[in-house]
Amino acid sequence: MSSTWFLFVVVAVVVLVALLVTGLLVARKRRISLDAQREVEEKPKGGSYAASGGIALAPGGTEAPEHPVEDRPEVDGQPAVGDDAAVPRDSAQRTVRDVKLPDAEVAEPAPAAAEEIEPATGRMERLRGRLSKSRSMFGTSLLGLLGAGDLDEDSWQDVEDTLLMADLGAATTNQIVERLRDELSRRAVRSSAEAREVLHEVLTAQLSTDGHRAVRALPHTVDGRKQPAVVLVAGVNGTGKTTTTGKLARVLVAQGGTVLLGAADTFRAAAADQLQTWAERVGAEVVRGKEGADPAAVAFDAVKRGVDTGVDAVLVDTAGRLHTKTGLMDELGKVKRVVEKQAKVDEVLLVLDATTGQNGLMQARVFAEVIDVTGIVLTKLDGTAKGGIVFQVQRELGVPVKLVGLGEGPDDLAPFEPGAFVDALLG
Ligand SMILES: Nc1nc2c(ncn2[C@@H]2O[C@H](COP(=O)(O)OP(=O)(O)OP(=O)(O)O)[C@@H](O)[C@H]2O)c(=O)[nH]1
Repeated sequence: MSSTWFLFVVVAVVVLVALLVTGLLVARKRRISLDAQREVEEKPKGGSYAASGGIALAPGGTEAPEHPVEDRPEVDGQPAVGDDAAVPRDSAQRTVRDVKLPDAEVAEPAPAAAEEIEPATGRMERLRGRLSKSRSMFGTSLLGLLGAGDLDEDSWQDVEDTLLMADLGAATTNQIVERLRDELSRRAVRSSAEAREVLHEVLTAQLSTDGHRAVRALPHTVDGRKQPAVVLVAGVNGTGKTTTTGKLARVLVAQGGTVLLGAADTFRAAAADQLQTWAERVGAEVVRGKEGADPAAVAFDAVKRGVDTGVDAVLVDTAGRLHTKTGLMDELGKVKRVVEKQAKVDEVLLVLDATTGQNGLMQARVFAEVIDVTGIVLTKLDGTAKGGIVFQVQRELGVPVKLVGLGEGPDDLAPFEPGAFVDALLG
């Protein structure tokens, strides 16, 4: 009798293990759902950047929250649009009606996608550890200070200096130090594990925002007709606009979407070639202009073509305008106005290079005054020890950081998740 029971228990255990293994394998292979617009705030494991979800996408056609300049902190005494500019900001501007629209070229649609695109879920795993430079600068020293027990004024000064050196900015630093002081004494924190928990909580709360982090890159319906989501990608030269446009196209194609790329960077001929290469890799069509063509015209034609062919999203790569040249910045505003004769712009992604620190922040201010930025992409976070710039950029612009670039590889673009990010910084 007992041997029958033993046999029964063994068989039950074997069946259970087989079910668990099958379940795990199926879960690993599962693709991301396009419908899910989740704000994933899971507690990641292992101290690495463990963004657990895919890149959240939302349909276009929805309004972005407003964040007027006067509501933003830290702008007093800082450069603004028109400073150091060749053309005064109140000079007469051309109207949309003056725009002449030369022909744009439609590149032959690429054949089938030439290469396999990694599913977003799998690639998140690959990006673990790319924030190690920021981690050593930020997490290691902060935890060393806070975990040491009762802090005297000199130690608090060191905490402040560490935050400032990691590019969090004065206002954010003061707020964080104040909250840390309150929480550590209120909870009578004694151990370094407790100190880590408090620090994690305070930093994550500081990064929270009312704005949605989903990228509005899914189609919607206007008057019963399918309308592609229109995404403008803007930023200063070399920040990674073209690369980000290409990476985002891969995410959308990997999730079953159809994409058209607009090469409105007619300033630099190589940029259109670069974009075309990205398009060929995912089998997407490109609309590009003749060299020196009006960027607004190319953007207009790209969106028109996207509407006519019924793609899910049109991603427009714009020229990297120097933010001190008011005339050139006006042109970016014009691109948006001209595009909107065709379809509403759903997302304006401002690409900022995290390695440029305060300079990147100044660029962000100017762009935000010229064009309604709806999301930030912070690139090259893998190449800097100053990941704290995320805090400042978001606080100042009141616009969520939606994506982060963590490498030069085609799939090194990750969704920004505050909890996972802070966890990676703290190690
Ligand atoms: N390490 C790292 N490099 C990146 C990242 N994103 C882009 N880059 C690199 O940055 C360089 C500039 O990228 P581009 O995409 O050409 O920049 P751009 O803003 O389009 O530049 P312009 O066309 O001149 O306006 C390239 O060498 C990219 O590989 C990132 O997240 N990490």
